[in-house]
Amino acid sequence: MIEDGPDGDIAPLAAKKLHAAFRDTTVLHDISVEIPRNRLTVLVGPNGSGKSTLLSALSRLITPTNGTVYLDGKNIHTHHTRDVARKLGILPQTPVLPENLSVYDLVSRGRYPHQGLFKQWTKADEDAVQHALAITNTADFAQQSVQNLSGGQRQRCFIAMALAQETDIILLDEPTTYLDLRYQVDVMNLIARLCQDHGRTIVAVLHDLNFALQYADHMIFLKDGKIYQTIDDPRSCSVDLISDVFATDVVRLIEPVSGIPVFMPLHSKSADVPCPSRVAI
Ligand SMILES: Nc1ncnc2c1ncn2[C@@H]1O[C@H](COP(=O)(O)OP(=O)(O)OP(=O)(O)O)[C@@H](O)[C@H]1O
Repeated sequence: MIEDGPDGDIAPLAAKKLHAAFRDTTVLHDISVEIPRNRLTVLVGPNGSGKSTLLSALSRLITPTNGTVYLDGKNIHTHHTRDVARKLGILPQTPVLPENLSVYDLVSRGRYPHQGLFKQWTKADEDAVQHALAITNTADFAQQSVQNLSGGQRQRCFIAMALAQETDIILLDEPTTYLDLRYQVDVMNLIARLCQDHGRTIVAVLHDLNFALQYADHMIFLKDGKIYQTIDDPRSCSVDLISDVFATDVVRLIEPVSGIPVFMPLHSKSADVPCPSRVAI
């Protein structure tokens, strides 16, 4: 059991001195994090830095070689499987999809952890599915096959399935990958609403740094399997932080409406023009 935080609240999900390995290779080193309740936490870092592995460890999909993950203050490996599934849902990077599955049937799968021995379908199950379809704006195509939908619509259906599970904590691995700008905004607005209006605690891996900065309440930067830095205010994100984490020279601009920084990679097309590094505007 971990101790209460300074305000008496235990983080719904936390890790202490976590190490994880695949065969003999350690890919997470000494990770300690506390995921804040009802907030969007975003994991950011270069390819191979350990973001998906950390998400898997936080959801008990993999067992750490050392250290502990705490769900509601208790070692996650001591919870019953059904108990974990009622508290925490995870949407992996590339969910496997059976052929000809309707949206309704996909979303209904979120109810598995709530069903009894004889898998009776209750009013609570139906209400949860209808609610999830409504929040994600997917009710109109509930009877269509998931395979026939656009990438953005499909992604919203997967989020609906995670919502139907009615867990307080939702872990999302790259929920906006393959989506065009409009669908990325759609999905990010939905995720933000789930935290702000529906009391969910969400941890998402995002590759788009600027989306992450615009939406995150809490950011964890990973590099080489270690936590490089965590920040609560995206405005504090500096050129040095981004340049160091991604090993790329960047320019920092300010988005005028939110005042949140936007980072662009710096490159020179001509070898004769020196490329200024680490520029903040
Ligand atoms: N199943 C696995 N077996 C062996 N090694 C793995 C496995 N999964 C991940 N790794 C290794 O662990 C390291 C971290 O991978 P991980 O997928 O967590 O990184 P990531 O930050 O999510 O990367 P990306 O941004 O490319 O998705 C990488 O070196 C990767 O090769």
